[in-house]
Amino acid sequence: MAVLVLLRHGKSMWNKLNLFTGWVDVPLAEEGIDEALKAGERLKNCCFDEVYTSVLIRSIQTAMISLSKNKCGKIPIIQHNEGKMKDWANMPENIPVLPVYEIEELNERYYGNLQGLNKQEMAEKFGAEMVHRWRRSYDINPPGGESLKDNYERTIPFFKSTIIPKLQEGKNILISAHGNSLRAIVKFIENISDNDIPKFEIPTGKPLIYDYKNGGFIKKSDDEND
Ligand SMILES: O=C(O)[C@@H](CO)OP(=O)(O)O
Repeated sequence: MAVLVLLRHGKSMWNKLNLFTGWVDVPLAEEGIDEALKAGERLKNCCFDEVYTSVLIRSIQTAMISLSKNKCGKIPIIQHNEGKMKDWANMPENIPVLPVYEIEELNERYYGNLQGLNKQEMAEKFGAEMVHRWRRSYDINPPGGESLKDNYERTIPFFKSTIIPKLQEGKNILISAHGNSLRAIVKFIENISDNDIPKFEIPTGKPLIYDYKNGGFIKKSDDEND
Protein backbone atom coordinates (compact mmCIF):
# COMPACT_ATOMS: atom_id res chain seq x y z
CA MET A 1 0.00 0.00 0.00
CA ALA A 2 1.10 3.58 -0.54
CA VAL A 3 -0.18 7.09 0.26
CA LEU A 4 -0.85 9.85 -2.28
CA VAL A 5 -1.32 13.40 -0.99
CA LEU A 6 -2.58 16.16 -3.28
CA LEU A 7 -1.96 19.66 -1.91
CA ARG A 8 -3.14 22.82 -3.66
CA HIS A 9 -0.71 25.69 -3.00
CA GLY A 10 -1.61 28.17 -0.27
CA LYS A 11 -3.26 31.48 -1.15
CA SER A 12 -1.04 33.46 -3.50
CA MET A 13 -0.62 37.24 -3.75
CA TRP A 14 -2.85 37.25 -6.84
CA ASN A 15 -5.45 34.98 -5.20
CA LYS A 16 -5.71 37.74 -2.60
CA LEU A 17 -6.23 40.32 -5.37
CA ASN A 18 -8.71 38.02 -7.19
CA LEU A 19 -6.62 38.07 -10.38
CA PHE A 20 -6.47 35.27 -12.96
CA THR A 21 -2.99 33.80 -12.47
CA GLY A 22 -2.35 30.72 -14.62
CA TRP A 23 1.35 30.56 -15.55
CA VAL A 24 2.29 33.93 -14.02
CA ASP A 25 4.88 33.02 -11.39
CA VAL A 26 3.35 34.64 -8.31
CA PRO A 27 4.53 33.81 -4.74
CA LEU A 28 2.43 32.93 -1.71
CA ALA A 29 0.75 35.61 0.35
CA GLU A 30 1.36 35.57 4.12
CA GLU A 31 -1.99 33.78 4.50
CA GLY A 32 -0.79 31.14 2.03
CA ILE A 33 2.41 30.58 4.04
CA ASP A 34 0.25 30.02 7.10
CA GLU A 35 -1.92 27.55 5.16
CA ALA A 36 1.20 25.65 4.08
CA LEU A 37 2.39 25.44 7.69
CA LYS A 38 -1.04 24.14 8.80
CA ALA A 39 -0.98 21.55 5.99
CA GLY A 40 2.49 20.50 7.16
CA GLU A 41 1.17 20.03 10.68
CA ARG A 42 -1.61 17.78 9.31
CA LEU A 43 0.96 15.77 7.27
CA LYS A 44 3.79 15.75 9.82
CA ASN A 45 3.71 11.97 10.34
CA CYS A 46 3.36 11.16 6.64
CA CYS A 47 6.76 9.79 5.53
CA PHE A 48 7.01 10.71 1.86
CA ASP A 49 9.45 9.02 -0.52
CA GLU A 50 9.15 11.56 -3.37
CA VAL A 51 7.65 15.04 -3.83
CA TYR A 52 6.39 16.58 -7.08
CA THR A 53 5.60 20.25 -7.67
CA SER A 54 4.91 22.36 -10.74
CA VAL A 55 7.63 24.77 -11.93
CA LEU A 56 5.70 27.70 -10.40
CA ILE A 57 7.04 29.13 -7.15
CA ARG A 58 3.72 29.07 -5.26
CA SER A 59 3.59 25.24 -5.47
CA ILE A 60 7.31 24.84 -4.63
CA GLN A 61 7.01 27.15 -1.63
CA THR A 62 3.95 25.25 -0.39
CA ALA A 63 5.76 21.90 -0.63
CA MET A 64 8.94 23.08 1.14
CA ILE A 65 7.11 25.06 3.85
CA SER A 66 4.73 22.16 4.61
CA LEU A 67 7.69 19.73 4.75
CA SER A 68 9.38 21.93 7.39
CA LYS A 69 6.89 20.39 9.84
CA ASN A 70 7.60 16.78 8.79
CA LYS A 71 8.79 14.38 11.52
CA CYS A 72 10.29 11.72 9.26
CA GLY A 73 13.80 13.14 9.28
CA LYS A 74 14.38 13.48 5.52
CA ILE A 75 15.91 16.57 3.89
CA PRO A 76 13.84 17.83 0.90
CA ILE A 77 16.28 18.54 -1.96
CA ILE A 78 15.04 20.01 -5.25
CA GLN A 79 16.46 17.79 -8.03
CA HIS A 80 18.06 19.50 -10.99
CA ASN A 81 19.36 18.09 -14.27
CA GLU A 82 21.91 15.60 -12.97
CA GLY A 83 23.96 15.96 -16.15
CA LYS A 84 24.83 19.63 -15.66
CA MET A 85 24.58 19.75 -11.88
CA LYS A 86 25.98 16.33 -11.02
CA ASP A 87 28.68 17.50 -8.57
CA TRP A 88 26.48 20.19 -7.04
CA ALA A 89 23.48 17.86 -6.72
CA ASN A 90 25.49 15.04 -5.17
CA MET A 91 24.64 14.85 -1.48
CA PRO A 92 26.86 13.12 1.13
CA GLU A 93 25.76 9.50 1.55
CA ASN A 94 24.70 10.05 5.17
CA ILE A 95 22.01 12.64 4.34
CA PRO A 96 18.51 11.08 3.98
CA VAL A 97 17.39 13.01 0.87
CA LEU A 98 13.72 13.52 0.06
CA PRO A 99 13.86 14.24 -3.71
CA VAL A 100 11.64 17.12 -4.91
CA TYR A 101 10.92 17.21 -8.69
CA GLU A 102 9.64 20.33 -10.47
CA ILE A 103 7.29 19.21 -13.26
CA GLU A 104 5.85 21.49 -15.95
CA GLU A 105 2.92 19.11 -16.60
CA LEU A 106 1.67 19.92 -13.07
CA ASN A 107 1.43 23.65 -13.84
CA GLU A 108 -1.84 25.50 -13.35
CA ARG A 109 -3.99 25.75 -16.47
CA TYR A 110 -2.76 28.50 -18.84
CA TYR A 111 -5.31 31.33 -18.55
CA GLY A 112 -4.22 33.08 -21.75
CA ASN A 113 -5.58 36.63 -22.26
CA LEU A 114 -7.20 36.62 -18.78
CA GLN A 115 -3.90 36.35 -16.87
CA GLY A 116 -3.49 39.42 -14.65
CA LEU A 117 -7.12 40.54 -15.07
CA ASN A 118 -9.58 40.80 -12.17
CA LYS A 119 -12.13 37.95 -11.97
CA GLN A 120 -14.95 40.19 -10.71
CA GLU A 121 -14.32 42.79 -13.43
CA MET A 122 -14.35 40.03 -16.08
CA ALA A 123 -17.68 38.78 -14.67
CA GLU A 124 -19.10 42.30 -14.98
CA LYS A 125 -17.76 42.61 -18.54
CA PHE A 126 -18.58 39.13 -19.95
CA GLY A 127 -21.24 37.90 -17.48
CA ALA A 128 -20.85 35.73 -14.37
CA GLU A 129 -22.09 32.61 -16.20
CA MET A 130 -19.47 32.97 -18.97
CA VAL A 131 -16.63 33.48 -16.49
CA HIS A 132 -17.82 30.50 -14.43
CA ARG A 133 -17.74 28.38 -17.59
CA TRP A 134 -14.20 29.54 -18.40
CA ARG A 135 -13.09 28.75 -14.82
CA ARG A 136 -14.90 25.48 -14.07
CA SER A 137 -16.27 23.78 -17.19
CA TYR A 138 -14.43 20.80 -18.69
CA ASP A 139 -14.07 21.74 -22.35
CA ILE A 140 -14.68 25.49 -22.72
CA ASN A 141 -11.46 27.47 -23.25
CA PRO A 142 -10.91 30.90 -21.68
CA PRO A 143 -9.80 33.39 -24.38
CA GLY A 144 -6.32 32.27 -25.58
CA GLY A 145 -6.04 29.79 -22.72
CA GLU A 146 -6.34 26.12 -21.80
CA SER A 147 -9.62 24.37 -20.96
CA LEU A 148 -9.61 21.92 -18.07
CA LYS A 149 -9.60 19.22 -20.78
CA ASP A 150 -6.34 20.63 -22.19
CA ASN A 151 -4.92 20.67 -18.67
CA TYR A 152 -6.11 17.07 -18.13
CA GLU A 153 -4.46 15.98 -21.39
CA ARG A 154 -1.04 17.20 -20.25
CA THR A 155 -1.26 16.31 -16.53
CA ILE A 156 -2.80 12.82 -16.63
CA PRO A 157 -0.26 11.20 -19.01
CA PHE A 158 2.46 12.36 -16.57
CA PHE A 159 0.42 11.04 -13.60
CA LYS A 160 -0.08 7.64 -15.29
CA SER A 161 3.53 7.26 -16.53
CA THR A 162 5.37 8.57 -13.45
CA ILE A 163 3.19 8.72 -10.31
CA ILE A 164 1.18 5.48 -10.63
CA PRO A 165 4.30 3.27 -11.02
CA LYS A 166 5.82 4.89 -7.92
CA LEU A 167 2.64 4.16 -5.93
CA GLN A 168 2.68 0.59 -7.24
CA GLU A 169 6.23 0.31 -5.83
CA GLY A 170 4.77 1.32 -2.44
CA LYS A 171 6.26 4.82 -2.48
CA ASN A 172 4.43 7.60 -0.58
CA ILE A 173 4.03 10.62 -2.85
CA LEU A 174 3.24 14.30 -2.22
CA ILE A 175 2.04 16.38 -5.18
CA SER A 176 1.96 20.12 -4.49
CA ALA A 177 0.23 21.80 -7.43
CA HIS A 178 -2.71 23.99 -8.49
CA GLY A 179 -6.48 24.21 -8.43
CA ASN A 180 -6.98 23.02 -12.00
CA SER A 181 -4.10 20.56 -12.45
CA LEU A 182 -5.28 18.88 -9.24
CA ARG A 183 -8.94 18.96 -10.37
CA ALA A 184 -7.71 17.03 -13.43
CA ILE A 185 -5.98 14.43 -11.22
CA VAL A 186 -9.00 14.07 -8.91
CA LYS A 187 -11.29 13.78 -11.97
CA PHE A 188 -9.09 10.86 -13.11
CA ILE A 189 -8.70 9.02 -9.79
CA GLU A 190 -12.30 9.54 -8.59
CA ASN A 191 -13.75 9.07 -12.08
CA ILE A 192 -15.74 12.33 -11.95
CA SER A 193 -17.80 12.94 -15.11
CA ASP A 194 -17.35 15.91 -17.46
CA ASN A 195 -20.79 17.15 -16.31
CA ASP A 196 -19.96 16.91 -12.59
CA ILE A 197 -16.42 18.35 -12.63
CA PRO A 198 -17.63 22.01 -12.81
CA LYS A 199 -19.09 21.54 -9.31
CA PHE A 200 -15.76 20.31 -7.90
CA GLU A 201 -13.40 22.78 -6.22
CA ILE A 202 -10.12 22.21 -4.33
CA PRO A 203 -9.48 24.71 -1.48
CA THR A 204 -6.02 26.24 -1.08
CA GLY A 205 -3.69 24.53 1.38
CA LYS A 206 -6.02 21.67 2.34
CA PRO A 207 -4.44 18.24 1.69
CA LEU A 208 -6.44 15.51 -0.07
CA ILE A 209 -5.14 12.17 1.23
CA TYR A 210 -5.62 8.83 -0.56
CA ASP A 211 -4.55 5.29 0.26
CA TYR A 212 -3.44 3.48 -2.90
CA LYS A 213 -3.89 -0.32 -2.82
CA ASN A 214 -4.74 -3.06 -5.28
CA GLY A 215 -4.66 -0.51 -8.08
CA GLY A 216 -7.33 1.72 -6.52
CA PHE A 217 -7.51 4.98 -4.56
CA ILE A 218 -9.39 5.21 -1.25
CA LYS A 219 -9.92 8.78 -0.04
CA LYS A 220 -9.17 9.35 3.65
CA SER A 221 -11.34 11.69 5.73
CA ASP A 222 -9.83 14.96 6.97
CA ASP A 223 -9.18 13.76 10.51
CA GLU A 224 -8.10 10.17 9.74
CA ASN A 225 -4.59 9.34 11.02
CA ASP A 226 -1.86 8.78 8.47
O1 LIG B 1 -6.28 32.15 -11.60
C1 LIG B 1 -5.85 30.97 -11.50
O2 LIG B 1 -4.75 30.56 -11.86
C2 LIG B 1 -6.79 29.95 -10.91
C3 LIG B 1 -6.37 29.52 -9.53
O3 LIG B 1 -6.14 30.63 -8.72
O4 LIG B 1 -8.04 30.56 -10.80
P1 LIG B 1 -9.36 29.70 -10.85
O5 LIG B 1 -9.49 29.07 -9.47
O6 LIG B 1 -10.39 30.70 -11.17
O7 LIG B 1 -9.19 28.65 -11.91
